[in-house]
Amino acid sequence: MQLVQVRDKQFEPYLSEAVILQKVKGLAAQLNKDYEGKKPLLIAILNGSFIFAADLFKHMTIEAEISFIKLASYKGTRSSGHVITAIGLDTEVTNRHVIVIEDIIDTGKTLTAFLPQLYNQQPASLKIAVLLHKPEATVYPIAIDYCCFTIPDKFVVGYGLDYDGFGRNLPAIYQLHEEG
Ligand SMILES: O=P(O)(O)OC[C@H]1O[C@H](OP(=O)(O)OP(=O)(O)O)[C@H](O)[C@@H]1O
Ligand SMILES: Nc1nc2[nH]cnc2c(=O)[nH]1
Repeated sequence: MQLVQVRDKQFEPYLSEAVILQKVKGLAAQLNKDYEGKKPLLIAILNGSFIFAADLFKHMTIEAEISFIKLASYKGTRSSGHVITAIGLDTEVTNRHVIVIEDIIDTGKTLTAFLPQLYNQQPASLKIAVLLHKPEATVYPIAIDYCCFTIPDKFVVGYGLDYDGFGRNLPAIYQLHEEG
């Protein structure tokens, strides 16, 4: 097994680039069908979702817009419990068909804090699309409309996801390697 080192930890291969891309293309095809004629607004949550959002959006062929918002809730491998909006939305959400794009739902804390802010702006519809979901770790349940992969409760890096700021540029997804 080819382990990769990110900062002080080792990670093992989990989802290959090809497997991820196949799922992301499948999701794009589904969204093309579900949102035909609706001119959806994708709202991608930075930083982690930037690669997922780019790959997904590239494969959407319908008329659609994308905007980015930055929140922060994690330090290292544990949640710090604070969710802060650092970059606001610059696109009007009211009466739009909104799709929130997240790289991962872990505890669910981030989206639980952020979604009411979007609902307040009265979108025509609001759906959630995530690359990864850890159901065993979720303490704040979120109704997920589109999910590429359900994964175990293990810390992952790559394809936009970081460990302590690094590893986002790994093209595949890796799981924390536990020795023993
Ligand atoms: O469901 P939760 O337990 O709230 O975890 C999910 C959130 O954690 C990660 O963001 P992070 O705060 O690490 O910021 P980043 O996207 O900039 O890496 C990820 O991108 C999600 O937004
Ligand atoms: N990189 C990374 N960020 C997260 N944020 C919440 N869970 C995770 C995870 O497993 N990996």
